[in-house]
Amino acid sequence: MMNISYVVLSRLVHTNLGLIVRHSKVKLYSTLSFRICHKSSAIRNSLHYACRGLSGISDGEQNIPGEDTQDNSEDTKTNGSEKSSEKKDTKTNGSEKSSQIVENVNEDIAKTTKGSKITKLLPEKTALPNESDIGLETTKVKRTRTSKKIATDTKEEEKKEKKVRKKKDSLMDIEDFSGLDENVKNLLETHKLKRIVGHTCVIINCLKCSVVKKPVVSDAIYVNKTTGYFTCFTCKKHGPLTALQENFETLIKTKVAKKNFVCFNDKDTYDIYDWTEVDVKAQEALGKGEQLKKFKSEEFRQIEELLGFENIQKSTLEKQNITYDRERHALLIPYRSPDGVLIDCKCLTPYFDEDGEFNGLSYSFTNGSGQSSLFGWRKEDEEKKQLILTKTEKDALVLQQTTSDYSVLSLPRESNLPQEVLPYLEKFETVILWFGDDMQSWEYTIKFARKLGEKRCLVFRPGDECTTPHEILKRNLSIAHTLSKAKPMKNDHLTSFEDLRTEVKAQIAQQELVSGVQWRRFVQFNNVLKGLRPGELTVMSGRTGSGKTTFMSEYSLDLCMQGVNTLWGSFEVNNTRLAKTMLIQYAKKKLSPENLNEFDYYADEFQKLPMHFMTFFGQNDIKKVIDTMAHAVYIHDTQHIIVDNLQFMMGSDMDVTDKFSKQNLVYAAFRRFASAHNVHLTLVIHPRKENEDTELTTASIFGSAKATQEADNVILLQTSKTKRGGKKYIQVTKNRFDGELGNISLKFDPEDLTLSNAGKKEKKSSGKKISDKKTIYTEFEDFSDEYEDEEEEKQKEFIM
Ligand SMILES: Nc1ncnc2c1ncn2[C@@H]1O[C@H](COP(=O)(O)OP(=O)(O)OP(=O)(O)O)[C@@H](O)[C@H]1O
Repeated sequence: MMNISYVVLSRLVHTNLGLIVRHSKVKLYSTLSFRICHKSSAIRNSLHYACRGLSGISDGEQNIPGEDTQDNSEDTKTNGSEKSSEKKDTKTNGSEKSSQIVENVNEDIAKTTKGSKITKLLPEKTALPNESDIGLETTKVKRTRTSKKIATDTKEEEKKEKKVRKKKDSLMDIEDFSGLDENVKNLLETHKLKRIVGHTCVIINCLKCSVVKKPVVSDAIYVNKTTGYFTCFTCKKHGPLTALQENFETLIKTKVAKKNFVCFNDKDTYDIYDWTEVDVKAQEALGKGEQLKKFKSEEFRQIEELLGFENIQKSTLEKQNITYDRERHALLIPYRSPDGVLIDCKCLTPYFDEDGEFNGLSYSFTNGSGQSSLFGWRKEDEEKKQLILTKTEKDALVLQQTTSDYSVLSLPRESNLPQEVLPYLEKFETVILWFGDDMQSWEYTIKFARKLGEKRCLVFRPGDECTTPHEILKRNLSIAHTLSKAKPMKNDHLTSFEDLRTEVKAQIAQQELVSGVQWRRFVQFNNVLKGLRPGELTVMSGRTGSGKTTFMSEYSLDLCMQGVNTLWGSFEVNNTRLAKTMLIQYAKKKLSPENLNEFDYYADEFQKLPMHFMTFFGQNDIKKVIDTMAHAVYIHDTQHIIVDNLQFMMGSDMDVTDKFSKQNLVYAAFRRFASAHNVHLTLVIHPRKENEDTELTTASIFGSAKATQEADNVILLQTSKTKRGGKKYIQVTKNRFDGELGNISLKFDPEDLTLSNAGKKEKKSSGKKISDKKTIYTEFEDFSDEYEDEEEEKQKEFIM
């Protein structure tokens, strides 16, 4: 085995994955708890099925370069004997064989011309050699030849076939690598690993455990094609690619016998997790509930009603070991690893509106926003090849109760499909995404189908009248009938109005959902921008020091608190300072050394938000930034990205003309990203240097007109001079969604750094409306200037 080069290693160390930090509790296991588990037959079985289930891949058909010598010789022997018997056959049974050859060739012609897979390992998109290359023209002529002639030509044909196979193999080698992350590619190339390319992962052998030549066995490692995140099916360890790469390197260099080598010994360096031990906290949390069998029918009916679980039988919940906490009126739902190890507990409680009416369920996880699995794994589903993925546990339970042909799982949070579970979903040939027929469900459907591999996904489109499984059950409609209406997720670039029709109808019918996620703190934005919509680009500008970051921080926090998966790229302000501002805005109170005891409470709550930060600072390459954003979208299903700010990201080491043209390229890249990934991107850009006394306009934004042309929305943080100082407000100068423009008032509170005024009594409001009908601007007395110095002092005071 060769040693990894420095270049490869440094590239791996700088993997994009490492550039994303999760603002959440990281669970690290002690060295002692890190153990290699035995290959139980259950695991072997599940792996066997996991691997066998890969579409287009079967156990016996791997012909991959880089096999070890022993394996090769075995193969050669087998091939050799097969060939000699083939020749013998040809001699003894010439005509029969000849027609068979012609048939086989014809089959190949049909396959080649249709563009379908030639070998099972050959991915569908593989560029096939042209017909003359593989001798198809010759073979067509052969049809008219006599059997004797064919027998004589067999040798030549075999030679040709061999040549073609060789060519195909080299093509396959290239194509197998297509779409793979560079670092994953390097891993495969460096170690000449045998591999199978699955829907979401590349499956390879572990260099330590591997005793057989094919990776379709119990010691396979699944490496995510996009992120490189790996899962070892033998020891159940999972973590970043860098850890796997380093582990292989150490293993190669070690003088210890392979069987005594301890994998990931320095695991504390990386975020290595395993799913081999029951999580004690989750077990305790689950234990707070009583088993459902203790509840009499009438009592259970009341629970059902309280939580909106009507028509779901007690036995269905019992099978998943769900318990009920009488005190909190909460259902306690165990979250297990795919092998049944308890790793988290979800607490579902009902919430009611002001009139005491049931208004939905709220939830929390014992392990906060740490890694989570899917709900609903069942031992009896091990051999099933069809999966239905639902949004909620309630829907998963309904389908487990009413169907038998499917494995049914649900997402931990409606908007998140954890990458840790993807290897366990490889075995499914078909995945039906049943989230509902509204616009938001469609947004999730698109996102998750991409993640799972669109070709195997069946989906419901908005307006398909599929609603949710629980609704179907309550209305006494047929679940099977609805399931039969799921259609393949198309993956081509053409569509017709017929295909778009239901979507257009749903957009008209569901105006509210199409408008996007609504603000709760900045409610005035709902009147102007209507909401935060996926796939849009917002450009935000304001003068130096006017409060852009402070505003963007609260603006994004507001949405994140409603479950919008958010990613921050702060190129000017460091992440600690930004997180501090955001935490204070979240707590809506000043946090200082005097009340440091409250820090943990707010920090714990804040940590549960789906908020991530990129670790870039200062000038950075746009490609690196875009790659990291793409990784975040894949891993965390990011919906809103904030880049603050463009000038800092691009740096200042270029002249103005260069700057303009580079900036145009950057805009275009961001625009494409927002559309391609269906995320909302907010880009903060400084204005040109202009007279401080005049208000900013769209034309004040630095760069050419491209920025505002590319943007769907343009918002400006304005400061208007008054007798008492400056008044801050947001002016919406472009809104592609419905053209509504207007101003949104802000009021800075130096105590909690908020600008939203949410939930506070206005000190004084003139209620005076600016004449323009489209303007919804209420003047507030502004104290910000008075507070500026004081606030600076306070900021210094606050030490985290
Ligand atoms: N409306 C406001 N009134 C007074 N002070 C404010 C206001 N908004 C923010 N601040 C304070 O002003 C300082 C600068 O704010 P911030 O960093 O958000 O400005 P910025 O526009 O992003 O700056 P830059 O142009 O350097 O990027 C911070 O200390 C912040 O707390």
